[in-house]
Amino acid sequence: MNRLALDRIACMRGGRILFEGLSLDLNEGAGALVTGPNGTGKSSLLRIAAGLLTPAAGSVVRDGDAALMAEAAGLDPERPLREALGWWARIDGRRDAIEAAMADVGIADLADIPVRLLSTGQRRRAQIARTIAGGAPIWLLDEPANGLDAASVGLLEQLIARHRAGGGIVIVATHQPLGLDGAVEVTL
Ligand SMILES: Nc1ncnc2c1ncn2[C@@H]1O[C@H](COP(=O)(O)OP(=O)(O)OP(=O)(O)O)[C@@H](O)[C@H]1O
Repeated sequence: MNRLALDRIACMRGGRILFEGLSLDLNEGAGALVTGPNGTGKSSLLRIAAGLLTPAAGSVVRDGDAALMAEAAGLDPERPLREALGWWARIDGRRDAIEAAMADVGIADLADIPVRLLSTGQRRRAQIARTIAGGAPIWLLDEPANGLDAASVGLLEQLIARHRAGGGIVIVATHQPLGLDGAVEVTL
């Protein structure tokens, strides 16, 4: 059973406590929406949830693989989109998932275009496709709506809802309003 639980987490950055006493218990289908001004620790919280940053206090229980989608796209700019996504899918053992993931975010027709030629929003959609194709049950999305047009934001909301309906868990850090039904709201 997938689960992500943070228990009384404190986050220290550069010798300063950004937040403390933060608890979240997300079971299958759950979502959390993290908001707050610049620099309050939203990205740091996602990194703690991913296991990439050690909290100054508290504990993290993660049952299920986590995918962190952050600013750095991690897609080879010189490769055509399909191959750039394929590189990750091979590592994840999920080569078969690429075509459907590209179709999910409406970029199937860009499969042969080098990543460096994609627009900001297309690149963001490619990142979402990478997250979908990876198959991890726990999604940690850092500003996923940045650069997306209104229609793509709606699509993102639907894809997150589908992921949760299938038993997935999501934490989204965002400055933009995003519709996540029944999500726990965390303000930093
Ligand atoms: N590696 C680091 N070493 C020291 N301080 C850091 C490090 N990474 C981030 N910080 C500091 O931690 C604070 C929180 O950063 P973080 O990126 O988590 O904030 P955020 O809430 O996601 O901000 P934004 O809304 O601008 O994306 C910032 O003051 C930042 O300068």
